[in-house]
Amino acid sequence: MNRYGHAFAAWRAEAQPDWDAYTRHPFVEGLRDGTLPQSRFLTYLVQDYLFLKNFSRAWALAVVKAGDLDEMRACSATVHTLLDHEMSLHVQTCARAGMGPEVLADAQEAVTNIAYTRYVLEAGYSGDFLDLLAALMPCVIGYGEIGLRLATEATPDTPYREWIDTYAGAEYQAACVSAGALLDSAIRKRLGEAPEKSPRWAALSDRFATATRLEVAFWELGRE
Ligand SMILES: Cc1ncc(CO)c(N)n1
Repeated sequence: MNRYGHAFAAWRAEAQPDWDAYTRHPFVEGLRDGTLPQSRFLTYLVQDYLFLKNFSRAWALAVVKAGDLDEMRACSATVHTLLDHEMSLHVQTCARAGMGPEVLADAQEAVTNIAYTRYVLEAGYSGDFLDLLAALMPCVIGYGEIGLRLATEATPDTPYREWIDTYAGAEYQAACVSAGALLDSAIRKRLGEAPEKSPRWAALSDRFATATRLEVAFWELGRE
């Protein structure tokens, strides 16, 4: 068990080398010790803004694919957190660096960004609620894990403190805990009490691992 739930803990363990490549990527270490060049950070942030637009759509699709009102509420709360909380970090940080809303609106999506968001959306279009949740989890909870670690390990004068605080903060952490709880309860409702024995388990774990690999590629964006 893990603060983010059973299924997350199991899939994280099954994807361990990829998970470490994601959450301990050199880009993340550059945020931690402040050595990440600002230009690379801003390139990432503009792409991440575009990412979050599509990612919000994927959570909205989860509202559509949900099975009951509790699931619908949990997914729609995440849409709200993404649109009205997390994305303001991007808008404000870019504005301070001289990049106004028009820069964000005109930015071209990088192919890695297209690959990741369309993979997640497609999991929802062609699959069911569980397929979609499995593809969504590495994104939500991975940043929660990174934020918590960097909150204690970052050098005091890293210029990326605000980014770290967003993901280590109470609002984002609560979103991660509720995403993990939503996943566990959705799995229990559909696959029963021993989900790892279900014939679907391996394919769901595989979706989680694929999204994790797409996260690794996303950190490389500034180098495309
Ligand atoms: C690529 C990516 N993954 C996860 C998050 C967390 O929401 C984010 N902002 N961007």
